[in-house]
Amino acid sequence: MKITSAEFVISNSEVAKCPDSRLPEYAFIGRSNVGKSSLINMLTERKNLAKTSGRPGKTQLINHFLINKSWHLVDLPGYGYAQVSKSAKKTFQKFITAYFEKREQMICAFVLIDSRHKPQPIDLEFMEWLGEHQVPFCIIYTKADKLKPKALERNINDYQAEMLQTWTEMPQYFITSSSSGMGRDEVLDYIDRINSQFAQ
Ligand SMILES: Nc1nc2c(ncn2[C@@H]2O[C@H](COP(=O)(O)OP(=O)(O)OP(=O)(O)O)[C@@H](O)[C@H]2O)c(=O)[nH]1
Ligand SMILES: [Mg+2]
Repeated sequence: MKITSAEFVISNSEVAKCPDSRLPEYAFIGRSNVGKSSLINMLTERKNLAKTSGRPGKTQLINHFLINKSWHLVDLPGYGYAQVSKSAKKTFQKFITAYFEKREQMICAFVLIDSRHKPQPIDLEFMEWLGEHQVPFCIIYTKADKLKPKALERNINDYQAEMLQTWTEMPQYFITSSSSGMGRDEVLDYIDRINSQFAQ
């Protein structure tokens, strides 16, 4: 898919104030600093469309971007920045959960996972939460440029093995690097395919 236009629409913390449109939308979610905002810039080939930072906790609101005047990309704040203790399991920021519960036009979430790390309970718990709430999602393993191919493969296999314990059907996954552009065509083609089904 060719990106012909990408515009910031609105930021807010209230799902009710998100754009009042029926356009299909795709939300990027994952731990703070995993590279959600950078991936939005990489996909759209716009350097500063979404604000990025080396420090976790940069994105604080729900940010809508209108792409090709026909669908939305949504940048969300990260979870897991304020260390979630075991007893506080499954307590993700309130408006993130409200967004996924209420936003009907959100047709596929992309859960971003830092490919450098071994499986993290908070990522597995978040995907379980999405499953319990019937939210469709795929996985994106980010920052692939930071690892040697063997280590990357090992970490992804470890995540997949963990997920097999909960899921009978494995979600689709992609491997990306916002610095090299790896995975760009695959993610955009996937979105394009869903968009055309949505339009029928
Ligand atoms: N090497 C490399 N660095 C990346 C990649 N993606 C993001 N980064 C870096 O990781 C840091 C965090 O990136 P962001 O895109 O701001 O992460 P985020 O998930 O939006 O973070 P929050 O908004 O705080 O939740 C920045 O310093 C980016 O430059 C990547 O694919 N490769
Ligand atoms: Mg961000």
